[in-house]
Amino acid sequence: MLRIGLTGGIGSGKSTVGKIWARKGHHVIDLDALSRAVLDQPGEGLEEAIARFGESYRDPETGTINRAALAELVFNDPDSRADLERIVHRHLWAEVGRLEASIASRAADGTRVLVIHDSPLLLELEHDRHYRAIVAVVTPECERIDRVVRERGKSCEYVEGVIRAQVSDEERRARADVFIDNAGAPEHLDERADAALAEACDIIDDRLHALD
Ligand SMILES: CC(C)(COP(=O)(O)OP(=O)(O)OC[C@H]1O[C@@H](n2cnc3c(N)ncnc32)[C@H](O)[C@@H]1O)[C@@H](O)C(=O)NCCC(=O)NCCS
Ligand SMILES: Nc1ncnc2c1ncn2[C@@H]1O[C@H](COP(=O)(O)OP(=O)(O)OP(=O)(O)O)[C@@H](O)[C@H]1O
Repeated sequence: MLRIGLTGGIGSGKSTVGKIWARKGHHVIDLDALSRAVLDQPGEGLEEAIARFGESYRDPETGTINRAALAELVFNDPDSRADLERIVHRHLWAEVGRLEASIASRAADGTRVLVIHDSPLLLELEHDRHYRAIVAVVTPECERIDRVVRERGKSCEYVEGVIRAQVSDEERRARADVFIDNAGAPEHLDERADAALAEACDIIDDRLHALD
């Protein structure tokens, strides 16, 4: 199985790129979506989070996590964030393993299976070495803030808190292999996403040949 990592900061447009690739038939695993599922449905992960942070973080209507309250805490307190990541990521990676096994079992013998992880924290978690190539979506911070405030109804402070918990675009540029510049309107994003994926596949081929 060959893994490509797709990363980028909050509001950069990485899930939009992931969806473009998925629509074209590529296997894309959305780690943000899987993380949300851990706390948005009854189960072990939810109960572990409530045990760590307290019943006051349970939404009385849904019985699941109060995301806004937990966001307020963890994006202002690195120790709480590290604890939450420890809880959520254990369940998340177990699910990623199940999905990859299912993809591998459906592939024809001897074919090369390409799996893309849409992984917001790939660089923060220092997972670089698990990927044959890394694609980063980069968009100026002010545009990212504007998108999330406008389209998700979040406050500027919320977005800035998340940005502080993530690596800078400068670091993304230093550590990723391929870049998709998503500033401005999303014109021709499909074509640019295709070109970036082709470039990542070429890099993988070169790296595999170098091992021969
Ligand atoms: C704190 C939580 C409850 C806040 O939920 P909320 O609905 O407000 O945000 P959502 O999950 O949609 O994420 C918003 C943005 O924050 C980013 N983000 C989420 N968790 C983190 C984190 N631990 N560090 C840095 N950025 C993060 C996401 O990639 C996204 O860009 C939630 O983000 C969470 O459970 N985070 C821990 C799990 C995690 O690490 N997820 C990232 C995917 S691996
Ligand atoms: N070039 C663009 N111009 C304007 N809006 C865009 C552009 N690209 C994506 N968007 C919109 O910006 C928002 C954020 O995009 P998306 O969800 O793909 O980002 P993300 O990097 O996955 O963010 P997060 O990590 O916060 O989930 C979405 O509402 C999306 O439709």
